[in-house]
Amino acid sequence: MKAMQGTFISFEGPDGAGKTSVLGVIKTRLQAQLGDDLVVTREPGGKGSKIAEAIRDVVLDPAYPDMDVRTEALLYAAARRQHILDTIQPALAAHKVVLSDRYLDSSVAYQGGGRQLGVQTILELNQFATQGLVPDATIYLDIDPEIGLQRIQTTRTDEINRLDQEALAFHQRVTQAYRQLAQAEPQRIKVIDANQPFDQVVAAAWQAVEQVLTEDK
Ligand SMILES: Nc1ncnc2c1ncn2[C@@H]1O[C@H](COP(=O)(O)OP(=O)(O)OP(=O)(O)O)[C@@H](O)[C@H]1O
Ligand SMILES: Cc1cn([C@H]2C[C@H](O)[C@@H](COP(=O)(O)O)O2)c(=O)[nH]c1=O
Repeated sequence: MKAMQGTFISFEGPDGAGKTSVLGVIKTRLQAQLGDDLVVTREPGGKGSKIAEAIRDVVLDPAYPDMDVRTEALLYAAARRQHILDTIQPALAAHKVVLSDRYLDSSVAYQGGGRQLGVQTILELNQFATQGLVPDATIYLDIDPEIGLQRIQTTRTDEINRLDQEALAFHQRVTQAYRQLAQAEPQRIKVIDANQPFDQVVAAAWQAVEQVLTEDK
């Protein structure tokens, strides 16, 4: 099922790819055009979703290094369920544009690939949570995991979360899973080389978003 009324675009990529920074620029530009018809949100958690944000606090907390990988997958799916109900569906029903910093593909890449639970298992688990809600388009910022992790360690000022602390091999599996997804769904997933300088990444992402919004009208 595609988003029925509004337009739903997710931003995906490994840690440190630049999603949040790029989305910040795109939000400012789009807000000038769309005003209240633009909703920018994120996962895990979600704008205006207290329950999803509370799950975020638990699932990302470095105080829980022993969290079981299936517990982790269930928590991400549970947060997503609540995020859809509280934030995404109401906005789409009101014909708004929803931009989400991460969505379902993150679970496929991190829990399916990184945690090695398997893509099919994660898709089935999330079918229950999403009831088939798939973004109209996904902007995937592709980066070598070594570079993404280096960016986080050297330049980021906010805290390092539980998954950021995983070994390089975990992040390599995440990137591999993202790349496989992008190959399997070229229509939905627009790949952008996030190894480029920031302004070039923004320009490519902006072009992709504009194209999706124009096609949709
Ligand atoms: N193209 C770029 N070149 C160099 N540095 C960048 C680039 N894009 C982002 N950065 C820097 O890399 C760091 C991580 O960026 P950002 O937080 O936007 O990534 P992210 O994909 O949202 O990461 P995460 O998923 O881990 O939250 C920031 O310090 C940001 O300024
Ligand atoms: C939605 C989602 C996220 N993750 C991981 C990916 C990141 O390491 C963190 C979120 O941190 P961010 O700084 O807000 O990007 O959670 C995941 O493993 N599975 C998911 O479904």
